[in-house]
Amino acid sequence: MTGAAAGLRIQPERVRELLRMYLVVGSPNCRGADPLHIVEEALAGGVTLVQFREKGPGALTGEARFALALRLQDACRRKGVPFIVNDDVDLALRIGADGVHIGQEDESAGEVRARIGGRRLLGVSAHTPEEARRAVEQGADYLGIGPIYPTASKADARPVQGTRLLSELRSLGIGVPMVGIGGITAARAGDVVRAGADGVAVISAVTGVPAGEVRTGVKGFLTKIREAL
Ligand SMILES: Cc1ncc(COP(=O)(O)OP(=O)(O)O)c(N)n1
Ligand SMILES: Cc1ncsc1CCOP(=O)(O)O
Ligand SMILES: [Mg+2]
Repeated sequence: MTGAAAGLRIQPERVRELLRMYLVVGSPNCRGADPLHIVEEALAGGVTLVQFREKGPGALTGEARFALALRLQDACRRKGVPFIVNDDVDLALRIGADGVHIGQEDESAGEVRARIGGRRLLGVSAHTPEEARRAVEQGADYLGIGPIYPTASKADARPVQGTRLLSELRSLGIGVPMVGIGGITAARAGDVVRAGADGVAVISAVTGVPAGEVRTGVKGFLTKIREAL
């Protein structure tokens, strides 16, 4: 295996718990605030998983991107929260991340699973039952389902689907851990979980509020999620 070693393999039952309150974050989402401070506040509030998604206008590149990934990962390690890299398998391997999240336009799930081995988490975005089944066959540990609601955080997002696909996948007997993403607020989190998600993945509802409100905002999400489980 290339790069730094990952930690112990995360058991499937633990994956559902890790997906409860999943922060997706990059510097372009932090509106001038220090991403490390935002992530530390979100960790203090109780986020269960963090994804480094350094993407979009003004995103860091090269060594600055690498250095930010390491700083955020260190903060997560101090709290025992797994750290996932979006899209970039090389970066994930280089920093010894706990996993990778890919979409349908990225490297295939089977190729990524082969590259990251069995001990790192693999998350795959799916928009249809067929994509969901294929991702699971190719080794996905969890699925990202969305956009559930309108989002301003992804320029090339697919059409909004509401909670329909989550319910459909569960009614088809697809039991893999799933997280909803896209326009999710604390007020909407319960509906997403009741539709079948194990948790919610969020960018702007956490990174787009004043830094002093991040911690209580995350706690508010967790309250709504626990009520809905
Ligand atoms: C948890 C989670 N779910 C879905 C996505 C979206 O991934 P993708 O479709 O590859 O789009 P980008 O995030 O790469 O723009 C995600 N990142 N995380
Ligand atoms: C990465 C991604 N994939 C589908 S929607 C989305 C953006 C989610 O961001 P927000 O929580 O701000 O709507
Ligand atoms: Mg992607």
